Parts: sequence; C-alpha cells; structure tokens
Amino acid sequence: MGKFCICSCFLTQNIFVRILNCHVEYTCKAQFLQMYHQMLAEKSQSDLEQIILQISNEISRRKNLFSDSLERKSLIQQQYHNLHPHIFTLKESFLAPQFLQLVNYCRQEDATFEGVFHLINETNIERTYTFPVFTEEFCKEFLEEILHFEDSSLPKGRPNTMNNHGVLLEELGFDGFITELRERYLGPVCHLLYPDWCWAGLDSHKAFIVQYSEGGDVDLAYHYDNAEVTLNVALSPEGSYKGGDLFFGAMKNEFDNERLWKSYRHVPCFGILHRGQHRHGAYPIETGSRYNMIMWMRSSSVRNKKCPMCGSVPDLVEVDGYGDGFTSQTVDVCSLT
Ligand SMILES: O=C(O)CCC(=O)C(=O)O
Ligand SMILES: [Fe+2]
Repeated sequence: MGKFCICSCFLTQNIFVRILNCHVEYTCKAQFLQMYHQMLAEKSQSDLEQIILQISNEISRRKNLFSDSLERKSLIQQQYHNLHPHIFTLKESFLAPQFLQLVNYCRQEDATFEGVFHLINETNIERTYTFPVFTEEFCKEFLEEILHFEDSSLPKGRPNTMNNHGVLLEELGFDGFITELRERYLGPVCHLLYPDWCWAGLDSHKAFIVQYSEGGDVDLAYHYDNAEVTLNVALSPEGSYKGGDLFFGAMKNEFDNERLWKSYRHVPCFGILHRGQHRHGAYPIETGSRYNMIMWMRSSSVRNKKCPMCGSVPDLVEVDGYGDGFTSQTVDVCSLT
C-alpha cells in the first residue's frame, strides 16, 4: 500500500461559509464572484470582503493542516498531563456488553445481515443503526479528560470545517485507541451492515469530539461527511443539555425534500452508525452542553475510485498521517518482470 493522501479538491471545494450557510468552491476571486453572483447580489461590499477573507483563511488553514496538526500533537505529548492515563489504551471493560456481543456475532464466519438485528436498534431512518458503545463509567472519564484538556492552555485544532469547538482525538493521544476500536470492533460490524461501502475494509479514520453549547457552536448545518461510514457516540450524561437532536435527509446526489427529514435524539453512551454520504445536521442546542465522539471511517479502496467530496477520480496529494484516507499506489519496481 502507498502513502495516505488527500484529494486536491480539499484546497478548492466544499468550503463552508457561515454567513451564506453553505459550502462553496473557490479557485480565485473572479471565479467565485461569477459562480455565486446570484447569492452574493444582495451582499454589501464589506460583507463580500468578509466572506472572501473567511474563505482565504480557511484555504490557508487547510494547506497547513497536516503539518500544524503534527506540531500540536508533539507539543501535547510533551506537555499535557493526562487526568485519567488508563483510558488512553482501549480495554474491553470500556465497551458496553451489548456492543461486545454485537462484535462477537459479526466476527463469526456464518454471521448474516438478518441475524444482527436482535443486537442493534433500528431507527426510523434508513440504514442507521444504534447500540450502546461505551459503558457509563468510561463516558464519564472520557468526558472529564476532554474537559481537562480544554481547560489547558495547549493548542487545539478544529475538528472539521464546520465545527469550531471540539478536540481532535489523534492530537490528544487517542490514535492507538481509535485505530483498535475501528480495526477490531467496528470493522466487522460495518462490514456486515454496509457491505456496499465496507467490502474492502475500513483502513483509516478521522476521529474527533464535537462540542455544542450556548456561546460556542450551537448547531451544525446540513452536510455529508468525508467518510464511508460514520459512528457518532453521545458522551454527555442524561439531562446535561436540551435540544441538539440530529436530523437526516437524503443521500448526497439523491432527491432531497426537507419535509421528509427525520430526527434522532442522542442517547447517552449510545452510538448511531450511518453512511457518510447520508446528509444530516444538528438542531440548535437550547441549554447546557453536548459532547459527542465522531469517527469518520474510510475505505481507501472505495474512495480511490471516486472522491466523496468532489465526485471525481481523486487527484492525489501525499500527506503525513491518514490524510483524507486515499492511498497512492506505489509500484514496487523490483517486482516488475
Ligand atoms: O452533532 C452531532 O452529533 C453530529 C456531528 C456531525 O455530523 C459531524 O461532525 O460530522
Ligand atoms: Fe456529520
């Protein structure tokens, strides 16, 4: 396998502009003004300047994203004092018994799609499944660790292009934990539930905590994830916030109708699994704060054929780390005969 990569569209497309509440494409100012002239017609000159400045900042952030992240990670490794050091290595005792049962079933060679349904809860939303992932005790300690890190003066990266608040789990030192969770536990489950996305396995991820509270991010605009399958686990205890339900609509590229959107209320310690291209968003939080762990899981075999963000064959750019989960195929010259 080659190195992990991003698609070059990362530097020009799907740039979220909050003032417009949508994602835009930006290669240069002239293209942008022409492409979005209708949407921009009523904006004042100063609004326009604000929008372009925001986009340029986002593009610079993306250009430096991978090197900046490595720098933060190494600083955090040197200077962060863990509150609960024992939670940084995944142990089965952190996982809910029902989740372990589900994983054990999915690992069996004769496991069937139908057979899995007594171990998960179906929702009224197409191909989304929920089940407890972590124990209450683990969620409590995990959340305490996140809050402890947030309280520190160490640098924090933004989880994704739309959330401003939260924590990148790899930077905090949970990379081994999340890799094991993906490979040994979620992999077999996703393979059975989403054979169309996971036939070749899920070989990388991006994992982060999202945080919503009054005065911070309050909601999340409608979007699809840069993932084949997403797991979203609710970490906040019962009663710690109001509002903040998720809503799901159509798949990317499918006809969408707002009246058909369906909502889902998070349940503490439970995860919801959904396809990355299944569009969704989060309604505003009304009181308190909500923390969820998000795992965007990726399959290089699937995305190497078509970038989920631009829809074309990806134009690969090698980066350090997992990038966006694409892989470059390096040819072993010695093996050519
Ligand atoms: O707020 C949530 O629970 C969902 C977050 C989400 O969709 C994402 O980060 O991709
Ligand atoms: Fe999402």
